[in-house]
Amino acid sequence: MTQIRREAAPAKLNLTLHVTGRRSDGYHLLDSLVVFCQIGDVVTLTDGPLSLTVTGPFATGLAAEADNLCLRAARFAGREVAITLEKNLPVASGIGGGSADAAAVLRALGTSPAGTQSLGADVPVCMAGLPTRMRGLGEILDPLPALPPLHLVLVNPGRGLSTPAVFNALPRRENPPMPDTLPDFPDADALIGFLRDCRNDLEAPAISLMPEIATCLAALNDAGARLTRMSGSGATCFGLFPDAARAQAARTAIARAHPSWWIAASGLAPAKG
Ligand SMILES: C[C@@](CO)(OP(=O)(O)O)[C@H](O)COP(=O)(O)OP(=O)(O)OC[C@H]1O[C@@H](n2ccc(N)nc2=O)[C@H](O)[C@@H]1O
Ligand SMILES: Nc1ncnc2c1ncn2[C@@H]1O[C@H](COP(=O)(O)OP(=O)(O)O)[C@@H](O)[C@H]1O
Repeated sequence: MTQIRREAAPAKLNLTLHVTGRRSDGYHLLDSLVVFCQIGDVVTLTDGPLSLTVTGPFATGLAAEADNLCLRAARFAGREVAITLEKNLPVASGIGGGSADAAAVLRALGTSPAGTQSLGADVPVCMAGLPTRMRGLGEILDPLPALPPLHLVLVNPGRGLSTPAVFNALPRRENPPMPDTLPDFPDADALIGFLRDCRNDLEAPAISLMPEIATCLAALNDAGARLTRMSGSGATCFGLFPDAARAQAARTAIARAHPSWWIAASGLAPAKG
């Protein structure tokens, strides 16, 4: 078998997620600062026929079914490939697992991003894989200048959360966007100061469906995070720590107190040329 390509599928993080409206078809208008982590899934593609094998710590949460986003991505590209997905990220967790995997398959196949939002609202931004302001349903993408290094800890309480259920639980669908023009972020202090004035509008509705999310946020705060927030439609939460050593120490302390949670420390994915 000829190996075509091994491609990282970095975890996506919504540092902010403002829900600014809803269209008549039920989809929501978003304004979000999206970044990517150094951790993630990995896809490996070899010559076809089309197939999927899932390995890794979260393989059992995900059958290699026909509607798996890796297979849908290969069909979208019109390519017969055998895909191995190393599933390192929890499933249905607000960090773009399926969309990140689909984007990695498409990148490996050299597919253009045009039309890829039909696979999922998050697929175009995951194809870019760079810090981005994402608007519309996810199709309006404005790349951001390089961000300062961030020291993140990601925490998931171990249960999946349905994205449509969280959007449905939103009490108010028209909320203020981020400022028209984003400031410069010369260092982490500037970025964190800006983020404090922003929101994830899906956080409260997600907590109403899964109260453990509030426990995750409290654990990150107690471990010394400078800012905590939920990503996407949850349930994964992140904390921003002053340096890598304090992020690792927080990861260790939270893991000791909550052995059943998924916890990872990560920096931002390096900018790609
Ligand atoms: C909420 C976000 C924020 O980045 O992240 P996740 O929680 O999925 O990681 C994304 O917009 C999710 O993107 P993705 O997971 O690709 O969404 P899709 O499969 O297209 O849609 C799943 C469901 O989410 C809702 N949805 C999604 C995107 C959007 N702009 N408005 C919506 O209302 C719809 O109910 C839709 O049926
Ligand atoms: N490769 C994939 N990885 C994760 N989930 C997938 C994948 N393909 C299909 N799905 C389906 O998509 C749903 C949303 O999962 P995921 O994309 O991880 O959520 P989120 O975008 O909230 O992180 C899951 O319930 C799962 O059934």
